[in-house]
Amino acid sequence: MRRVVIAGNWKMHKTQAESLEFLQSFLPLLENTAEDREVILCAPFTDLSVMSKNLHGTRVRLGSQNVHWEESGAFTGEIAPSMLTEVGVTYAVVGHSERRQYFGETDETVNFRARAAQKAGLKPILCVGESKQQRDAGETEAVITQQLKADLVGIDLSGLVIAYEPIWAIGTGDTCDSKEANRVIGLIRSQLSSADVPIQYGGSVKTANIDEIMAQPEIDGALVGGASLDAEGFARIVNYQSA
Ligand SMILES: O=C(CO)COP(=O)(O)O
Repeated sequence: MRRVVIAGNWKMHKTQAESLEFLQSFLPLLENTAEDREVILCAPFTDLSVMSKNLHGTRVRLGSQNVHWEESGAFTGEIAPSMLTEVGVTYAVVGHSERRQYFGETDETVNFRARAAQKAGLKPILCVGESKQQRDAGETEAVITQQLKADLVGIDLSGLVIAYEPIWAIGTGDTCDSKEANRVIGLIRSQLSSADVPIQYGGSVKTANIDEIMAQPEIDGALVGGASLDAEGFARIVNYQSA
C-alpha cells in the first residue's frame, strides 16, 4: 500500500514570523485530516528551526528545499545534511526544476544530494519533469527516463518520494491534465524496481483541482508551490475529498 504524501514547497517565501503565523492558522485545520496522509512543509532554511519547535508533537513533517552532499567545507551558500537533521528536518527536496534551471543543478549533483540526504537519514523528494519544448518535441518519456536513470544511482527506493513536475505547469496556472499526469506517473512507476515509492504530481495544484488530481490511481500526493502559502487553502488541499 503506497503512502499519500502532500507537501508544500514554499520556495523563497515567508520569514520566521510569517511561518509561525501560518502554523497558527494551519495546524487546527488538520484535526480531522485522514490519518494515512503525510503532511510536509518545505520551508526556507531560516524558518526550519523555529518551525520545528512549533511542530513538535504534531503530524506535520519538515522539509528543506535543498541539501549539499558534503558534511562540511568551503561551499558558500550550501547546507549540510546534519545541519538539517539537527533542527528536526525529515525530508529534502532535490532536483527541483528551479534549481536545475537557475542554479546549474545537473543530474549528477542531484544524485549526489539525494544520496547524501539518505546517508544522513533524510528522505529525498526527487523532482523530475520535462520542459514545454521537450513536451512539444515528444520527448517527455525520454527526458524522464534519463533523469530517473541518472538521479537514482545508488538510491534506496524505500526512503524516497518522487515528484513529477512538468516545468510548463509550474507557477503558470496551466495544470497538466490529471489523466496525462496519471499516465506519466504510471510510466515513472514502471521504471522503478519497487512498487511502493510514493509519486506526487506538482504544477499549479490548487484547491479547485486537488480532488480530481488525487482521484487518479497512480497519483499518490502533490507537491504544492503557490497554493501552499495560504494556510486555509493548503489545509483544503491536504483535506482533499477522496473519490
Ligand atoms: O514547483 C512547484 C512545487 O515544487 C509547483 O509550484 P506551483 O504549485 O506554484 O505551480
